Amino acid sequence: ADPVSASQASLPSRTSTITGSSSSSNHTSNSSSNNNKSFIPLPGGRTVDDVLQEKQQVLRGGATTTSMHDPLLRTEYIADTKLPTDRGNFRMRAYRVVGSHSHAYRNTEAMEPIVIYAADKPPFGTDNQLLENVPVRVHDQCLTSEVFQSQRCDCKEQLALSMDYVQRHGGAVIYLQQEGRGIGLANKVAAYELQDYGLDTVDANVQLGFPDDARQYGVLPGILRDLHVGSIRLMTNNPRKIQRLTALGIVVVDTIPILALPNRHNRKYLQTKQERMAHTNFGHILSNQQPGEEELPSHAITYRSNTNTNTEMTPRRPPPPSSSSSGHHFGSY
Ligand SMILES: Nc1nc2c(ncn2[C@@H]2O[C@H](COP(=O)(O)OP(=O)(O)OP(=O)(O)O)[C@@H](O)[C@H]2O)c(=O)[nH]1
Repeated sequence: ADPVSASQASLPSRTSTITGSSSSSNHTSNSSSNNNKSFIPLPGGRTVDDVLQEKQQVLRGGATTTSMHDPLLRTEYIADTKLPTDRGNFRMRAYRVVGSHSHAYRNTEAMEPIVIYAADKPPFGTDNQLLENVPVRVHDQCLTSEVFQSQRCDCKEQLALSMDYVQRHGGAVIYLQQEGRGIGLANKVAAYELQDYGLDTVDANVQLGFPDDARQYGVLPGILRDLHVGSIRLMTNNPRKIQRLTALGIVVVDTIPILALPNRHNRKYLQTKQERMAHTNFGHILSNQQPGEEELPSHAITYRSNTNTNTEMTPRRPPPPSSSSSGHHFGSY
């Protein structure tokens, strides 16, 4: 079963009059019940509905689909360059969705996926031999955390953990600019504002007229094909991500749990991921225990240890430029 559907099915039937999404949205907040005026007491005698009314004028865009299958998007290779970072020497490889400049996409930046990989461990197979079991983190943009160092979520920590893992063991971080689980930055800030009033991250999205998770992964098959990667070990705790990638034909042979320590600002957020979005592996960290060997697989990436070498991947040198990925230049540092 699609875990998204499962979590949405259990959502309260409150609805907002807001439709920040397009009319074709099939999000699940379709009840006409509107008697939640006293749902959360807000400062100044306002209600959540009052806040939502204010937002109605300004919310725009964001992906809206909750359909089971993401449309496949064809990407073209654009460039590959060195990326020295505080976390080691990487390379950064840019793609663009073919034709995206002429489409009426609401979020054009989401049309430019990025792959980063350790400069000395390029995760490339060949035409004749695909690279299998490649550790891959599919990471979605979180500007608030990754740029402004917000503590409201665990995004920057997961990005750092996955970069360290890739630096050490090879593989790739595929970075998709679908901010706010695909609803866009300003809408995420609106969702945060509702969370300031007590809603959780799921209800905030839904009250604004968005799905709890609108992310799509249709660019990934083409990118993995370009890398000549045949199968992946996905760094995630999120069953929805596994389901969506698998539905796209991506072979996920294994998952690698990836866990950051909670802080006092993101504990509820992590609990919501666990309880309402079916994210796994959070049990021990939310109960303030150290993760024991018995609780997590030995290859888990945690705040405690990022030194596991449990990977079957055998990095190869990148293939010569092909028609779909011309112009590689692999300089050394
Ligand atoms: N709408 C919304 N998006 C959020 C919120 N907090 C973080 N995000 C976005 O959530 C995305 C990260 O998704 P998560 O659900 O935290 O984690 P995940 O990547 O699905 O799961 P893992 O692979 O296990 O890390 C990023 O795009 C963030 O911008 C929030 O409160 N509301």
